[in-house]
Formats: sequence, structure tokens, C-alpha cells
Amino acid sequence: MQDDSSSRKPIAWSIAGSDSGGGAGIQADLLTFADLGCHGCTAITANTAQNTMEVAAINAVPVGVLTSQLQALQRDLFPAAIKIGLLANAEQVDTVAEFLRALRQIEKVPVVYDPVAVASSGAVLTEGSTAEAVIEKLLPLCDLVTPNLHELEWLARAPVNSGGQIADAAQQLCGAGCNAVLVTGGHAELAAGEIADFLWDGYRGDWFVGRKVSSANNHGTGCTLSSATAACLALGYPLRDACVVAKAYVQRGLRLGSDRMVGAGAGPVGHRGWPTELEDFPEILLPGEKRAAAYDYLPTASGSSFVQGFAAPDSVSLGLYPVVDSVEWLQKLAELGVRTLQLRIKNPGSDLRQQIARAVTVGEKYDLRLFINDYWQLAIECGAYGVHLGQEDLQSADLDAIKNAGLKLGISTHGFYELLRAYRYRPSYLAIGAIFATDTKDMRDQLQGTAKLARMAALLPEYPLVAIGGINLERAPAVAATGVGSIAVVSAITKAGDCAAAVGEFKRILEN
Ligand SMILES: Cc1ncc(COP(=O)(O)OP(=O)(O)O)c(N)n1
Ligand SMILES: Cc1nc(C(=O)O)sc1CCOP(=O)(O)O
Ligand SMILES: [Mg+2]
Repeated sequence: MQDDSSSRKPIAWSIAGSDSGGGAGIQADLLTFADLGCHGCTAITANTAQNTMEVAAINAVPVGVLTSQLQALQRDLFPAAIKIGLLANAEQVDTVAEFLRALRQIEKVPVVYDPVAVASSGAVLTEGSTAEAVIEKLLPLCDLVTPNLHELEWLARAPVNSGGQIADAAQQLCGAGCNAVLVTGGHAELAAGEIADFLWDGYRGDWFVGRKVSSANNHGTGCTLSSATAACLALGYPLRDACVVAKAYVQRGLRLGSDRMVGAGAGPVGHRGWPTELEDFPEILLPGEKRAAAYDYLPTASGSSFVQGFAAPDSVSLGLYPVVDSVEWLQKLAELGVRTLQLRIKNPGSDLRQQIARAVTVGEKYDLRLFINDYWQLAIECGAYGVHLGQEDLQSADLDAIKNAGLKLGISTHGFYELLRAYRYRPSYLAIGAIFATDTKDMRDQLQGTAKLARMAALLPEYPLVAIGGINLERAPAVAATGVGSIAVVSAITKAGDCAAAVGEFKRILEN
């Protein structure tokens, strides 16, 4: 992925207004792009006259001036993602929409639109007919739209007062043609002390819940959130990962920038570098937990109840973790001194229960940390050490039963969003994959790379983390350097010419 393999910075464009006060618009976007590792380019739509107290003038640029900026950028600095902010009138909306339509025929560049229409101060920033032009011409070209509550009402043409109404209005906007909507919750506090954003991606809704930070320096949070999302998309992150990292970036800016006074009014949100601390990342609300009621976020009929806190393994570092498909492999690897192992049978025969029971016996004999993949009921019945579940399994497995039986639980994750979501359950370990391409399983759309793995691992330095996917002896040192305490492998062990030598070398790398 871009984030790992290229030394060139991805290019992100901001098509937005200049804020002479330096807190929002183009100025906030450029600081954000730079902080998150992108080269920022700009096409200015308006030269606003602002300070921390007021919006004195908008000063829209003529569409010819806007077009010449866009064309110059297209000729030499083709974008990996585009953020759009203030469009001052319907003519500008038409111009940008027409330009994007042509650009996206060359390459489908992700577009994030922050529908800046009303400043936090209440100042109206666009001319009257802009909303119609946006809905008809621009939304169908957007991958993500990031309204705050006022802007959601402006576009949905309806008052929005509750979690349910936010979800309905977001779906309505998606119906107008954009791929996804992230409603920012800075203007509402649906649960005391919490500021939550709602993401609708056309299929599924998610609440990202952050702690409320009381800060006078909150000017530019909407611009910063949308440009941070665009930056993460430019880095190659999938939408949900981009949204949670962007929210964490804003949260960090609010937290660390809260005491730096600039001007006499609302000062700019801080731009304080890549979010490295878990406290800035949102909690992913899970259906079935009590607090979800405040957001009208109801459990699905098939969903299991929310359970947290699974038994901790005896070490944060689980070491070399081969994933194998037979009891014979377990026995062989146990004899070579491997302590963490998984039985992963993908084509079970009629003797599945017997195999799991035999595996458990081997596990007890060698004092293994032995995880059974998928078959959590049989794992409980056979008294296994632990089970490993994928994201989809979390909807159907009886987590209560697994916890009450005292089994350890490992959960697969693929990116920031899934990591944060799985962490809510406080499982025994969290697996992160696929780090590299692999022939063992089709993970093409979920490759993380070591740079992103390191950023995820930094959030949970004291937690048992396992890296998996395409890891071999050559790549293992770079994976171990990210701070994960365990490396899970299939083919690097099962297809090794000399299995004992491979085990020894992996152990040496991990112990170093
Ligand atoms: C350690 C570890 N990490 C991830 C996986 C993948 O599990 P899952 O997502 O359940 O997919 P399948 O293995 O069932 O194909 C794993 N098995 N082990
Ligand atoms: C089973 C599996 N799960 C993955 C995930 O990312 O969840 S990657 C993977 C395959 C790991 O095999 P190998 O070591 O041969 O690449
Ligand atoms: Mg599985």
C-alpha cells in the first residue's frame, strides 16, 4: 500500500476557502495534510476575511480563477484524494462538479466533501441556491460527505434532534447519491460527556464515541476532520479506518491545543501530529451495550449480548504462533518447543470433534496456549485453552458462554476500525492482518503493511498483539520491530524445507 512502499508523499488537494485568521479552511487543511504525511495542494474558492471573532466577508473567487487552479494541479500534481470545503455559490458547485466528473474518468480519486454552509458563529457562508446544486450535482460524485448537525439539516431539509433522526437523515443523503456520510456530533451531546460521530456507508451504521473536550480552541474542527479523512484515504486507508483516525486526530488537537490562546475568540484546533494515543481514538459503539440506547442504536435480532473481559494469557508476548490444520502438526511443533499454536481446520470431516479433543490433549500434555479456530462450541465442550474468532463470528458466537467457560479469546482484525471494535470486548489477544499479501487466504483488500501495523501497535503497547499474513523469515524482523509480541504464520512453517530451522530462526527474531 502507498503508506509503506513509496517514498513519495501522496498528494491531497483541498478545494476550499482561505481563512485569513489561519484557523479553518485551506490553512487548516494544509496543516492537517502535512501532519498526516501528505503533500497538500490547494484550489481556493473564496478569500474570506475572518478572525477568531467574526466572518467579515466571504469574497468568492470567479469560476475562471477556480478552474485555472484546478487545471494547473491536474497537469502536474494529480491527487490521491480530494477534500472539498466551502463552495460559495451554485456556479462554483457546477464548476467543481464538472471538473470532478472529468477527473474521475481518468482515475477514480476519492472525494471527501465537507458541506461548509454555516460557520460555528452562525454566519451563513454560501448563497441561497447552493444547497440544490450540491444535492443534484456534487453529492453523486462524493465518496464521503461530512456534515455537522446544522449542515445535515441544511441538506436533508429537516430538523435533526436524536440519534435515530441523524441515522435517517444520513441514509437520506446517501440516497441522493454519495457513497457515505459521516455526521459530526460536535453540536450535540446525545449522552453526557460524549461527542459521537455517525457513519453510514450505504450498508451499515456506526457510532464513533469520543470524550467531550471543553476547549475554546475549536475553530476549524470540521475542516480538519474532513481533510484528515482525505489524507488517510490518500494513504490508502479504507473508509472506516480513515474516519476513526481522522476523529482521533481532531480529538488530539482539541486535547493538546486547548490552552494555547490565539485571538480573543474561538482559537484554532491544534494540529499536533499523528494520533498515537489510544485515549484520542473513539470507542466503537456496539449493539447490545446499555449506553447504545442514548443513540437509538438497537441490537439486531440475531446479535449476541455485549460481553467484555476475557481471560488474559500468561504473557503479553505470545511469541511464534504457527496456525496449522492437523493434530500431527501440533504434536510436531510442540516437540520443537513452540508454545502458542492454533488448530485451523477449514474442510472438516466427520471426525472434527475427535480432532479437537485430541488437539486439546496434546495442548495439555505440552502446556500449550492452543487456540481452536472457528469451532467455539466444540472448543468449550472439549475444554480447550482458547478460541480464535473472526469479525463476522462476533455476531453469531455466544461470547458469554466462551467467557463463562474460562476460555481465552483471540479476535482477528484488519485495520484501525476493526482493532478498536474488537478491543471493546477486551479479548485475550488481538490479531492484526494481513500484513503482506499471502497465498494462504485471499486478503488482497485488507493489506496493512508494516507502517500501518506500527501505528496500530503503538495504541496498545501493553496488550497481547499478533501479526499475521504473508510473514516469512525475511519479513519477520520488520514485523517484530513494530512492537507486536507475536507472529502468526501458516506457510512459513508448513511449507518450510527445514521446519525445525524455521522455528528456531523465528524464535531468535522474536526474542531479539
Ligand atoms: C492469529 C490469527 N489471526 C487471524 C486469523 C484469521 O481468522 P479468521 O478471520 O477467523 O479467518 P479464518 O482463519 O477462519 O479463515 C487466524 N486464524 N489466526
Ligand atoms: C488465515 C489468515 N488470516 C489472515 C488475516 O489477516 O486475518 S492472513 C491469513 C493467512 C496467513 O497465512 P500465511 O502465513 O501463509 O500468509
Ligand atoms: Mg475463523
